[in-house]
Amino acid sequence: MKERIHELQQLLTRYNYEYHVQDNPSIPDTEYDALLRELVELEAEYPEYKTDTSPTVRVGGEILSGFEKVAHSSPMLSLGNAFNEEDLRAFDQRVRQNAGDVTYMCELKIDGLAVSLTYENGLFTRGATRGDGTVGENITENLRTIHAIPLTIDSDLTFEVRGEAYMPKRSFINLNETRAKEGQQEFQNPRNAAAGSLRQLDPKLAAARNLSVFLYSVTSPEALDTDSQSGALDKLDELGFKTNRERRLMTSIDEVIEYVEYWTTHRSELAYEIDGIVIKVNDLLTQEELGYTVKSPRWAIAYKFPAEEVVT
Ligand SMILES: NC(=O)c1cnc(N)c2cc(Br)sc12
Repeated sequence: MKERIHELQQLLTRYNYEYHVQDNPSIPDTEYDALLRELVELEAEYPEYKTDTSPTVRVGGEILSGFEKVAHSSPMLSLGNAFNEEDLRAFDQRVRQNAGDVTYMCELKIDGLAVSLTYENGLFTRGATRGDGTVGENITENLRTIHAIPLTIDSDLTFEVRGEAYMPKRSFINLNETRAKEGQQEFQNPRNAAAGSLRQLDPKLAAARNLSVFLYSVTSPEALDTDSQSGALDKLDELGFKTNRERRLMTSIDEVIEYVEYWTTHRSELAYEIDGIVIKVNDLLTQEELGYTVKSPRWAIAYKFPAEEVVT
């Protein structure tokens, strides 16, 4: 019986990864649900084999009375903004003046909630909100309910990975339809809905909100043995994290501007909301050389899309 339980735990972890991280399930939902039911029953019968990283324990037990404050290992920074082509060219000028020729990593700016995930010896041990950038709130139990967040990774690494938790557009529409039917206040946008979901003190409520996540940075790139942002993202993929596949390396600001123009008109086709494009110097050593201003990196900028005119 132990073998069957262990086999199911591994199978379901794999299927969960295919469905929630790769968006590419290899079995129908009905089969996944049947296997999950079998594992829940077996773990209830043989609790000694129920590990706290089993795919059945994503929704925690007790309802919290509040969130404890947690200090980040390093500040979660905000980005300087660019609003037009001129701002982007000025950013590029400043970078090239100080660092010479650079390659840029362009990534979609996800309109969600910044989160920090800590893994110790390959186990997900803590999740926190950005807070004021230095101190955030411990929302581990709620983040464990996000299926795109692995509870264990196939490595004994200890490091912190950061990203954006978000609510897909489809989940947002369904949630507001339900709230309207129940006479509850609808959420203004997916970002507020994601924030409201992660602020729930009862993990069961967060679990019902179908949140997802895109991860985009690590606090100790040396732990991942990489010297570039693109390398860090590829390593996160290898470790089983969900990253955004629309990222592109660019060798000129003209290419960056083309990419920004493309997503300005095509972002409505995405399954999630974005509010801009993040442009980063790709080489990590060059990032360190360029350093930081009081509140944000000199090696990155966030291009913000113009506010969409409300279609009345
Ligand atoms: N890919 C990225 O770096 C990224 C994506 N989406 C976001 N909302 C943010 C915010 C910061 Br700060 S970085 C970043």
